[in-house]
Amino acid sequence: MTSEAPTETPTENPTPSAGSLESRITKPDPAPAQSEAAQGDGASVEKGGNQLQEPEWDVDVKLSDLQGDPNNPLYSIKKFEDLKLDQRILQGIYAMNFLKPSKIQERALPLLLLNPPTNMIGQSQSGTGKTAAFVLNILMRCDLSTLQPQALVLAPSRELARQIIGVVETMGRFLENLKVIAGIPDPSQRGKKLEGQIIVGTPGTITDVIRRRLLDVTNLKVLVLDEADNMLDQTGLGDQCKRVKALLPKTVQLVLFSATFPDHVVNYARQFAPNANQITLKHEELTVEGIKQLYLDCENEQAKYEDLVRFYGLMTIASSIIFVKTRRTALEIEQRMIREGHQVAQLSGALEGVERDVIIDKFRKGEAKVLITTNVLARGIDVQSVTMVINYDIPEHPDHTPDPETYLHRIGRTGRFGRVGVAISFVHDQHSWKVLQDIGKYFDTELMRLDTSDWDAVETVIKKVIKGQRAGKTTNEMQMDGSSA
Ligand SMILES: Nc1ncnc2c1ncn2[C@@H]1O[C@H](COP(=O)(O)OP(=O)(O)OP(=O)(O)O)[C@@H](O)[C@H]1O
Repeated sequence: MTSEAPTETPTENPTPSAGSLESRITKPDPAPAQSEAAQGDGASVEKGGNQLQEPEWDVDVKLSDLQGDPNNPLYSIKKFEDLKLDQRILQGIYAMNFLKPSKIQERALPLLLLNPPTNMIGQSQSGTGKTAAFVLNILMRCDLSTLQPQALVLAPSRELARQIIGVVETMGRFLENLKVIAGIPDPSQRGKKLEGQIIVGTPGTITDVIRRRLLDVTNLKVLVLDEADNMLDQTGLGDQCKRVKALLPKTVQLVLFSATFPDHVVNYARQFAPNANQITLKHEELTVEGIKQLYLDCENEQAKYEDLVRFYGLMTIASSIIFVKTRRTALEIEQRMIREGHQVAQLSGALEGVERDVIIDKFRKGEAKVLITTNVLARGIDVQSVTMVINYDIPEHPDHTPDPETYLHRIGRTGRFGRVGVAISFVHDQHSWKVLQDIGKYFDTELMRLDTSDWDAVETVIKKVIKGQRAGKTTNEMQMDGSSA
């Protein structure tokens, strides 16, 4: 059975053709600090030589500092003990090594736990702990003396649904009789009833099991849409979510969470979850400070392949994700990098569900260091060792306009909960450069340029970026004081 994840580019359009020299020279000059970086000594670095060491990327998080800074999304005044949680759930939280709630957890939980239950639309930056916020609410609301389904969580991909199940099970490990059931495509479960207090699945399968009366919804109390903007916006998915909601008791608490709620989805979200308490971000709060954003300036589309392989020859990175536009590109890059001796894996909607599970589990365990994927994994996936995200293809809508939301979610696969991370976007022609510039403008972020004519300089710049991160400087500050080179 293939993926139901709708976030993936549906057609296998090849990436736009290579840019002409003319298109490249119309780009503005790089900023002075960047030019300096780009000059270097002209020596190229061969694969395997002069590698950065892993510790460069494994920067310890000083969570206590971040959680004590009122401007940080991880900040809270309260402790978990103040949030009126069941003692066994608190034990689960401590077993996960959570010290204090994040801002979204501190703000959302008291509202989510209100009785009578109130709907919620919750927004906070990627990697700030939204999952725990909605999972704690669910755990608090379930009656574990029965196996009747009481909470339903919908996610856009099977990988995210499986990940959420892991969080529920870990957080609820001290709760006796807790049973969490997956509602994702699985031939071995065909025709079986879904019996457990918490069901986590993808909309297609859940619609199917409700229709076949394999999921009894009569006692459902909570419906959560994770990545809600995506779930409501996608043709097909939005309809399925609406249909699922229509089949549930009218009293169900509706909980919508995401890092992004673009304007055109907000009204729809409010209709879907009427009278919801809303926790939203200002536009300027969307980006995560710990993620440094750069771009690699490639000569043309063919050179982009060479540059990617060269880049990985130069750097030793704990774990990284390469995002591409099409399944075909994912496969091509995988084969090529394997030939070059890299430990890579590739995951797209073209693969069967079980194959996908094996691949993502391998990546989580660190058995594959590089994951090449499409937008199918752009949202929600939490692998803390991911220190770098590569946008091999810049995210755009089917009409080739910039897709800033997908960009934000993709780069948010690194820099989780206060960790640092680097996001590098590859541009190879006028169009890709313009799309990236527009995304940068949208978030009011200046992206630092890396010049592929000097790989020594690329290495130097990245080392400096990491050093700057340790010193707590922003990319803009590093550019302004010239410390980028
Ligand atoms: N209070 C906490 N203290 C420490 N770590 C936490 C806390 N809450 C969550 N985390 C960890 O932070 C990471 C990110 O959490 P989560 O995946 O829920 O983020 P998110 O906000 O849902 O991100 P995204 O928008 O990308 O889906 C996870 O590894 C989680 O275990």
